[in-house]
Amino acid sequence: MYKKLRLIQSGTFGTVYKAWSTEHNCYVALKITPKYKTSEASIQNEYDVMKVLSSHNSHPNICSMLDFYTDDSYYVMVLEYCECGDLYDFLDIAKSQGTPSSSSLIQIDMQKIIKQLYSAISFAHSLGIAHRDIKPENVLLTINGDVKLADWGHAIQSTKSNDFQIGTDNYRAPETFSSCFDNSCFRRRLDQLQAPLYNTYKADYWSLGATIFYLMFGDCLFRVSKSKKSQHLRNLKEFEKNPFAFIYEKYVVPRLPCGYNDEEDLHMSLQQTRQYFWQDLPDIYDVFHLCKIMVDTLLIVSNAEERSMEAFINQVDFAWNKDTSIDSSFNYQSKINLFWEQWSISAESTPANFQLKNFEKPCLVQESK
Ligand SMILES: Nc1ncnc2c1ncn2[C@@H]1O[C@H](COP(=O)(O)OP(=O)(O)OP(=O)(O)O)[C@@H](O)[C@H]1O
Repeated sequence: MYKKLRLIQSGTFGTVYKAWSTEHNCYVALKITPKYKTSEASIQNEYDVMKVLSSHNSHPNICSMLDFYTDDSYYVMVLEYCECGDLYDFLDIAKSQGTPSSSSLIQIDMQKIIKQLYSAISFAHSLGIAHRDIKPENVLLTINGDVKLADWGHAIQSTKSNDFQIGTDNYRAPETFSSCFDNSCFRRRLDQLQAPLYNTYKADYWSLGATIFYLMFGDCLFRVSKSKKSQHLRNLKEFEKNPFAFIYEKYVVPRLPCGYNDEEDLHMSLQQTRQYFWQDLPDIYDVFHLCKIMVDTLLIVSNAEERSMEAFINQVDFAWNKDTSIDSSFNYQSKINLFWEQWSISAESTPANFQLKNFEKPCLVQESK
């Protein structure tokens, strides 16, 4: 019935193969999980979630389950096949091709990806399902450049959870970490008894923001190393204090190709910084603008309830659909003004090797070595 063709990837729990389905007359992906690597409850949960998501009203941006079978040793989930693999690998190729002076041949359509992910997540939430592991590795690409959200193995059919071990650290919302970052069994049980439940939908919103951030900068918002969870806490605190300064210092400045002496120079540098694979973010100010929208709507640290995917998509739509030829109030100069207003880059927020000069607007100059 299924003819295995080639190995796609070996994951933590199982192996994914490309196969040919004689029944469906198309390529499929076989996700094969050895029974000793998982529990029956966990595979049952993934199956139940996939069954709901893959019913007759299946969603174009969710990787559907076509079949499921098992034998003595393995569980096999038969999935729609996505020809171009996952976004993480895709970006890796894009990054290796691009250079600061020339864009990568591979480019991604940011607006399309954002809209399709929003649509997939909204659909799942409308069915009572939270994904809980949204990240570039779980976003699959089709040959048409569409995306499909995959790997629903950590999903839950509930809006509330007090499970602090679920998901991928680099993309997890702050409230889904236990308060002390102690992984001992005792601590975990204590956390589960004492900790307040978190909202699984709002946690998905954060992961969506962190995923888009990765697409923009080719890097994670916070890199959570297992041995340095305290650093993660410090990063979160610093980010919460001034998210724009945090992003500016850690992600924008290191990407600036050259130093700059006056405001005009800075604008030139920022323009050249255009990332290698941003297809539809015409200039660096659009990148800042998208960051601003994410910070205001998705990447809210302390009050998860304030996160709103609706507000996010509305603001993205508004920003992208502005026709600058008609709306002269949103021309290049006004975008520059908006950047300085929104980001309020101040002396404290500039990196150590930069100093702030008082031009008409704040301007950064590089210290001579
Ligand atoms: N339907 C598919 N079409 C094409 N490639 C796929 C498909 N499903 C999965 N893959 C590839 O296999 C990888 C692993 O798949 P998946 O995340 O579902 O397995 P996993 O065992 O849960 O992995 P992990 O636990 O490491 O996240 C994906 O990142 C993707 O590259």
